[in-house]
Amino acid sequence: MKLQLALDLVDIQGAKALVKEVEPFIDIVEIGTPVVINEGLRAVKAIKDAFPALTVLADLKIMDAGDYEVMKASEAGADIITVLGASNDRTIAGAVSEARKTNKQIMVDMINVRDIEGRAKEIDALGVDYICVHTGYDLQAVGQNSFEDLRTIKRVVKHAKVAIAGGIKLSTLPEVIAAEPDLIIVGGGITGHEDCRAAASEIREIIASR
Ligand SMILES: O=C(CO)[C@H](O)[C@H](O)COP(=O)(O)O
Repeated sequence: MKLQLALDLVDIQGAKALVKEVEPFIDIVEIGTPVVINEGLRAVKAIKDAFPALTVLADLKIMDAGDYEVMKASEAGADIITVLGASNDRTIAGAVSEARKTNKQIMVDMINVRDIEGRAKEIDALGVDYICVHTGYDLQAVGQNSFEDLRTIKRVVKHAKVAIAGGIKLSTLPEVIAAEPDLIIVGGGITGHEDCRAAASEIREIIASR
């Protein structure tokens, strides 16, 4: 079970400083959608250049032109790129095919997909690397989470690794771990802490002792 740190509310300098603190405890660092909107793909390049040993995920949430956008993120140094589950199968297939050329990986974000079970089966058949259930900020704000969706994809996904994101913190970690995802994505649960290093270390320890 791997741990991904999501960086959403920082600039490039802030991202570097945070990663420096928590690097020993994380497997993947995510350059979040707001960071890419603010800083462009050079944020991905800056983090990959500074931390070449870390796997870097570019959270582009691609909705169209999957092949082209994956190519650009790959050129910037991303190891994993996200595509939306709500996008067309052609977009996802194009993203996968482009990623294969340079040994990169595709994560499909199921945010706002209504039929999680049916769509996860279809997406699994497209050969993606990860399928991620995700409750975004707007639905976290009204108390929603993706724990039930995680159990659903664990049941139906046969090939891809499964991941979960959205408001995960120390108090909800045990329920998440019990469902045995391959990857847990934590943003505010680490970056919102006064002591980010301690929070990341504790989360890593709990995951390791599962
Ligand atoms: O993709 C995102 C928002 O769309 C976030 O990166 C993801 O939700 C993880 O962050 P947090 O743990 O703070 O919810």
